[in-house]
Amino acid sequence: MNQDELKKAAALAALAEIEEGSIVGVGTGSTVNHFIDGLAGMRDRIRGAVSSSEASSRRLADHGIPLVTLDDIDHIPVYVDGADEIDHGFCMIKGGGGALTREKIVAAVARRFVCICDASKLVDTLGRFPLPVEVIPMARAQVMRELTAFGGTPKLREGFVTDNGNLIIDVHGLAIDDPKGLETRLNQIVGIVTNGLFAHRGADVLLLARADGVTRLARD
Ligand SMILES: O=C[C@H](O)[C@H](O)[C@H](O)COP(=O)(O)O
Repeated sequence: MNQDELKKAAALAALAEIEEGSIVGVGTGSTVNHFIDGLAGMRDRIRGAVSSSEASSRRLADHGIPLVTLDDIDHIPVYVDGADEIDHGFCMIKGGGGALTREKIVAAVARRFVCICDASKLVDTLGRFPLPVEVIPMARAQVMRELTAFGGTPKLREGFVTDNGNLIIDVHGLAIDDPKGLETRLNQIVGIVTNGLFAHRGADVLLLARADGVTRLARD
């Protein structure tokens, strides 16, 4: 099985996590695209979806799945999303596709976060994947200076603008031995909208695809 087939296997396994008649939280990315395509098959058994990006909204709409906004609801039972890295405590790096802010917002109202990944995403220590941060454009230079003080090398994602009209800076070379602490400290930097550490709100369930099948792991 190639990596995309593994992503699809994890994504389709997540369909079993969806409650009949519910509103589904939907993440962003190539793994989630498989989930959306699978969700189309149970379109008549859900009330709709809350989307975390313009790209996912378009794909959901193409499948005729009704879009619901957070103005209309106060929680969702399940949020399904991929990750760029996930550790054994279910903390994640996300934002490789630049959708981290809306993903964090939708995840915050979910009772359960179901992470769908191929096995290459599971790591002992987060940080080999550059940590994305979403930044207000006018704060770019000062945020880059502050990020350097954290020991990483910040690089602007050239030519990329988020769905919110902001920039992404990818921080390379961070050894993240305290994901919750780093998430908190990065949140203190003025000009950063969101950082890609999902540690305080990590995953609750991990559906991990390997060549011999999908394993369901739940956080204690
Ligand atoms: O901004 C993008 C998201 O955080 C994605 O969930 C993450 O980048 C994983 O994407 P993929 O499923 O394409 O590997």
